[in-house]
Amino acid sequence: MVGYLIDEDEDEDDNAEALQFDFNTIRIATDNFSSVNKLGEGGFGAVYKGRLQNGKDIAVKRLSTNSVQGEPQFKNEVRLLARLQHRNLVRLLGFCLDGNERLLIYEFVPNLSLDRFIFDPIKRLRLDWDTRYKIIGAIARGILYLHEDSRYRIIHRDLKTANILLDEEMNPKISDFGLARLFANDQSQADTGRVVGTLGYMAPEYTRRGHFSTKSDVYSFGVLVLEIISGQKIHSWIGEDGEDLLTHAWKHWMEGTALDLIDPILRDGSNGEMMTCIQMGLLCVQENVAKRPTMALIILISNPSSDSGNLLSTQIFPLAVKIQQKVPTFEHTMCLI
Ligand SMILES: Nc1ncnc2c1ncn2[C@@H]1O[C@H](COP(=O)(O)OP(=O)(O)OP(=O)(O)O)[C@@H](O)[C@H]1O
Repeated sequence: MVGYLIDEDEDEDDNAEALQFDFNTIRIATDNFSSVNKLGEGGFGAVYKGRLQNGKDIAVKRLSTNSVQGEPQFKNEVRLLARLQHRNLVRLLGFCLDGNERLLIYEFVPNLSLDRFIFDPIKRLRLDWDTRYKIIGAIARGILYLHEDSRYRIIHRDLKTANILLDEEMNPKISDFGLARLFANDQSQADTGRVVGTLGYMAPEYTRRGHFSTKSDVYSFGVLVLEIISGQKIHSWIGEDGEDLLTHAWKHWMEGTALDLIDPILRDGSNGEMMTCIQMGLLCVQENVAKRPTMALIILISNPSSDSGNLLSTQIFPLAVKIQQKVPTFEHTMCLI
């Protein structure tokens, strides 16, 4: 069973009313949801940039209303999500309910999403190895917080480079966490017929059977890591035989040429860190759910100052070789239920 645990001892400062924004305030802040302020549109609705009267920049997600939960549940969920605070999560500031309108108000994160950097021929140059390595560690910490360290257990279900926003200092912030729960059909259960996610990032057990868990987020994290270090999209067909990124990565690993996977512009980075990331990514995308590491283990592996990290990275090498499993390919993940 997956879900939030409501802490009965919460103080009342963060009650739903305190988080509620007036529709008119948001309308003015976004210049009546003008197309100039539109940042983009995702599966849950359009996102607008806005500025509050006190000068604070915000991002407003205007949810597609036909399937959003009723008012009490919606308020409850927003209240829970707003309590989640971590430097690697996009902060939810509040919400607005007005007739059919359901708006979510977030802190504005100025530097676009990670996909717009790593897959752009010019912008990718701003992300050297040290920056990418730090980004990977910070994303891992954000996910660990969602899975284990906050008061609620949250499974993101749609981790991907487009959902990682970057602040002025290129610190990553995970967006869209908990969103699936705001929609009426979601059952807060580990098995659901409604699959929310993005093909390529979703674990095989999720695409095939609708089964999600913290380990399905771990799978998506593994895909993210492999994309960040290779600069290749999960959907692209690469290598001599035109294989997908996961098959390509496994092939290089088995042939002992894992470092060839690394984006050529990153070659001056630390080989040790690169190997750690490759091993970590491959361990996460294993088809066998039980064999995937937890996010807590990932943090240990990726922490260069941790003795356990060094120990693990030496142990992980034979483990990953031993796996010798069938690599999940796109054909395996195409059967959406
Ligand atoms: N808090 C924010 N600050 C700045 N930009 C944001 C913020 N939230 C979203 N955006 C931008 O708005 C656009 C749309 O975001 P949204 O999360 O709705 O869509 P998506 O991630 O492309 O798709 P999906 O719904 O599948 O996750 C993205 O380009 C994103 O960069």
